[in-house]
Amino acid sequence: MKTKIAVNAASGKMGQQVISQATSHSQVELTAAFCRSDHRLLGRQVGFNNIEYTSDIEQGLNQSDVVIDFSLPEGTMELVKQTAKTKTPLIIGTTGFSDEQISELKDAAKNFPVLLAPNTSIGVNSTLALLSLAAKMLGKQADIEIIEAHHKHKIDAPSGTAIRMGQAIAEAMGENFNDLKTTDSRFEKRTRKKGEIGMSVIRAGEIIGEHKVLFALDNEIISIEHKAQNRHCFAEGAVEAAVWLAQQPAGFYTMQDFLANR
Ligand SMILES: NC(=O)C1=CN([C@@H]2O[C@H](COP(=O)(O)OP(=O)(O)OC[C@H]3O[C@@H](n4cnc5c(N)ncnc54)[C@H](OP(=O)(O)O)[C@@H]3O)[C@@H](O)[C@H]2O)C=CC1
Ligand SMILES: O=C(O)C1=N[C@H](C(=O)O)C[C@H](O)C1
Repeated sequence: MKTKIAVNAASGKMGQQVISQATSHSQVELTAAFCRSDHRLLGRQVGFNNIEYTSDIEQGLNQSDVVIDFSLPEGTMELVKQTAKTKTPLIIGTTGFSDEQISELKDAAKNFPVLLAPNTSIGVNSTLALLSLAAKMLGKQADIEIIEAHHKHKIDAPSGTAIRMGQAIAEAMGENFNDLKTTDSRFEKRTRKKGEIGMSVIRAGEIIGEHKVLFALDNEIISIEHKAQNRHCFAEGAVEAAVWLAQQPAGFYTMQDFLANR
């Protein structure tokens, strides 16, 4: 049977990409596409599909097995109020949440399945495993710098992926990322602190999403890099994860749970 998928923030760059992926997937049916109540798309047909953009989230969720959200933190937190009522499994690709918002999402996940993924591409999630290995082997001697580049429209910084990479590195070293990260030190007059994980951010043009991690030793540098060539990789991973999440019990999941158990 096909998995019925609803798309939140359907007007966005990722919303549109997920719609395109869902409608071309043989095991998926697009059942709802949500946009804000004042949006120019409201009531318009979604591509050549037999549905219209709607702001009636509750009705759309009732017709769907799972919902995919790439919006802004406020949009996600609004959506969660609705999924808490309908118990609809929720894939969250949105980034930029505060610690309090993440706690709220974890609380909500006690009653229905929630998968939070700052990056839904299979490539980035494989890169996390490479970073853990490098961190275990080199983390204590190397200077570690995470460099990310994105388009000029992006609001949050550092990216959700860069933070996730830092967490994976710190965890592999038996450390807490919050104790090691430095995001603004390059504007201070000081030398590098031993053990810090530096975060560098570029916002320019239409860069889709690039992440590079340097493990710099005194005489050599190891560099692990991922470059998204287009947004298809994010949409593809999100839709595959949604098909999986629709079958899971209530709980808080990551892409690692999906990839390890699919
Ligand atoms: N996990 C991953 O792999 C990826 C994550 N992302 C993340 O996904 C998010 C969206 O990215 P992108 O599609 O590029 O951004 P866009 O700016 O293109 O789209 C944002 C969408 O969110 C909607 N929105 C914003 N605020 C609200 C709100 N309060 N209530 C309801 N809807 C809202 C917008 O609606 P409107 O048109 O009405 O303004 C729009 O549809 C970002 O957080 C980004 O970091 C992006 C790519 C990959
Ligand atoms: O805003 C984006 O575009 C992206 N955001 C995600 C993030 O913050 O990590 C993932 C991807 O790199 C694109």
